[in-house]
Amino acid sequence: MTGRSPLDLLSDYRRGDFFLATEERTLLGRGVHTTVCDADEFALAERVRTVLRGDREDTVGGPRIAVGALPFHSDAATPGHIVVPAETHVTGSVHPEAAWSPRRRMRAPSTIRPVPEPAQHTKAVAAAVTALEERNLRKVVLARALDVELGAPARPEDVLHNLVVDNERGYTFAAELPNGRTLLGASPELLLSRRGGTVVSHPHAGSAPRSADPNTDAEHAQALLVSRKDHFEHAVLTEAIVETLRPYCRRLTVPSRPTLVSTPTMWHLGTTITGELSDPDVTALHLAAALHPTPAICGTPTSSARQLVTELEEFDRGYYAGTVGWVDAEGDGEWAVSIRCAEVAEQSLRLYAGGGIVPESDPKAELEETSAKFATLLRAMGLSQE
Ligand SMILES: C=C(O[C@H]1C=CC=C(C(=O)O)[C@@H]1O)C(=O)O
Repeated sequence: MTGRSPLDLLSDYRRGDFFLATEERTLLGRGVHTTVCDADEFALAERVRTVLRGDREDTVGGPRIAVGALPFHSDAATPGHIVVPAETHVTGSVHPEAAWSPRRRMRAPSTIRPVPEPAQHTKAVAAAVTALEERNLRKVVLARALDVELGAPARPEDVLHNLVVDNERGYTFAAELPNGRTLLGASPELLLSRRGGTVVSHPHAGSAPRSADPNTDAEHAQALLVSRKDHFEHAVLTEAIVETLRPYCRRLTVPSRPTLVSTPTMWHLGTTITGELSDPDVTALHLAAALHPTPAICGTPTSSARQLVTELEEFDRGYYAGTVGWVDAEGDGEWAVSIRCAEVAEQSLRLYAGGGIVPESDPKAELEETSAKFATLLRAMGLSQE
C-alpha cells in the first residue's frame, strides 16, 4: 500500500481495519501488532504508552501509533480497546476529492425497529426532566437506538464510503470492537487533540435540524444561536471540559460564547477550547480518559447522570457515546466523541442518537432531535428517514 492516495486508503478499507478521515488526514490501520484491552481507562492509557515506546522494528508503513475506541461505560464485557496495527498508512485529507466520488448503492433493509418505541422515549425524557429537579442534576443525556436488519451481509465499507462522501468536516471513523462488531460513524465533535504541548477540545451541545429550504435552515440556525435552553445545555458542557483540563494546563483559552457549527444534518453550538500543557508527558489518550464521559453524552454531575441513564434507557450503549481515535509514541493524538454512529454486526446494525436534557427540555422536540441525528447514518445507508 505504498504511495497510496487518501481515496485509495478509503477504497482499501475492509472490515477489521481502523479508519479515520479528518479535515487534515486520512488514517488506515490494518492487522494487529499488539492489542491492549482494559476496563480502567487510565491503566489502558499507561499500558498503551509503554507499548508504543517499546520495540519499534516490526510494524509496516507510517509512524507507530495506537488506534481504537473507549465505550460509554467500561467494564469487563465492554473494555477500552486499543490496537497497535501491524500496518499503518497516513495521508493528507480525503476531502474535498471524496465529495465527487460516486456514492455506493445500498440494499434496502428488511426491518427497522426503534428501541424503545418513540412514545416511550418521550416518556423517558419527561421522567428525566422530573428527575433533574428531584436529584439536583443540571443535565442528563438520553439516547435511543434503531435496530436495522438487513437479511444479507452488512457492508461497512459501503456505509463508510458514503459517510466520507457526505461529511466533509469532522471525524469519520470505522473501528473494530472486541465484540466482533464494527463501530462506524461521522462525528462532528472533537473530545481532545494533542500536538506537542497544545491541546484542543471542541465540545458540542445545543442542536437544531438542518432544512433543505435555505430560509428555514437559516431560521433554525438563528433560533439556536439565541436559545436560552441550548446555551445553558452548552455552558454545562464547556464548564466541565474547562474544569477537567485546567489542572493539566498552564494556560487555557476559552471563548466567552459558543459559535454555530454545521453538519449536513444538524446545527450545533460549539466552543473551541485551547490549552498549553504544563506536563508534556501526559498523552492524548490519558487526557481523553480524563474528560470522558463529558456532559455532551452523559450529564452533570457525572455519576448521578450515569445512574439516571442506566435507569431510563432500556438498552446498552456499548461503544456509542465513547471516544474513538489514535495516539502516537510522543503522546500526540486525536479523539472524537463517538456519536452519529452505529455498531455493525454480520447482518444488522444498531444506530444510536441522543440529546441533552435540561429543565426546559420538551419531550417531543427531543424525540425529533434524535430523529434528525439518525439521518447521518440513515443517509449513508441510502435511507431518507426512519
Ligand atoms: C449525544 C449526541 O449528541 C451530542 C452532541 C451534540 C449535541 C448534542 C445535543 O444538543 O444534545 C449532544 O450533546 C448524539 O448525537 O447522540
